[in-house]
Amino acid sequence: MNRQASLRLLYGGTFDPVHNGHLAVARHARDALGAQVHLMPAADPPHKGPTHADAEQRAAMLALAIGDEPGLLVDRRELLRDGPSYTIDTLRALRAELGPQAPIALLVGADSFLGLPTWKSWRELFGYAHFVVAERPGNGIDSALPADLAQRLAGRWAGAAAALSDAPSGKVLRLEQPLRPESASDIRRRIQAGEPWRDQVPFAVAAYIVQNRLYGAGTVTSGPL
Ligand SMILES: Nc1ncnc2c1ncn2[C@@H]1O[C@H](COP(=O)(O)OP(=O)(O)OP(=O)(O)O)[C@@H](O)[C@H]1O
Ligand SMILES: O=C(O)c1ccc[n+]([C@@H]2O[C@H](COP(=O)([O-])O)[C@@H](O)[C@H]2O)c1
Repeated sequence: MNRQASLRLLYGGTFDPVHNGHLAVARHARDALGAQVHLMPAADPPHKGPTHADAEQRAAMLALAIGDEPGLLVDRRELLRDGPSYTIDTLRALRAELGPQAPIALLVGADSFLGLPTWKSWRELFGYAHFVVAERPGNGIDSALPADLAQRLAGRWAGAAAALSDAPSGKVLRLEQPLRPESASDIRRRIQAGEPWRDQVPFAVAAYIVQNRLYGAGTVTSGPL
């Protein structure tokens, strides 16, 4: 049996909008772990204010970004419930669905991971899923680990991707992919400022942003369409 194929790998985010950095990380994780990546837009991201595009628009951009690319999927489960999209609630529901033995992993960028102690019931998350942490410019995992997180991580580092399929949860794998500079907030700022931005998102996503006049696109300052 190919045990790695059974790993459920979730990549949650606000995706406001999805950008080429997200896709590069998702592809790298897919290839490194031999698992499908379920990109999961947060309906109401707990640590962000109101989103700029609504949840359906962010999910639509994700679907356009992925197209029919093998190994990448959109998971709409957080759009189906009200209230803040707490990860612990998502994982509890997924664990109930998949059973106690199924390996589950969360893919997060290093900035998200360093903020883990601010997440709801964060210590419990390790009982529900593994973490796969993607390096991100300016967010050194080693240098910036908060003390309570460092303590929680003792004995959890996985040396290889295969370790994630040997247990249902609790390991942390560092994904060493080429660093990607894109950020959604910078893309929104660029659109507002009339600076170049289209090469940072897939073509179909750029077209959707312009057609729907998201983030101020199509206004005088956002540059020619
Ligand atoms: N360039 C990147 N490299 C590595 N991880 C990233 C990158 N961009 C986003 N991520 C990770 O993807 C997840 C979802 O990110 P999100 O949708 O919030 O976009 P973002 O670009 O981080 O947005 P913002 O600019 O508002 O912080 C987070 O875990 C984040 O750390
Ligand atoms: O559960 C929480 O308390 C929590 C706090 C912050 C972020 N998250 C999740 O982390 C993922 C990335 O979040 P963000 O804000 O960087 O887009 C997304 O799936 C969020 O729902 C979850």
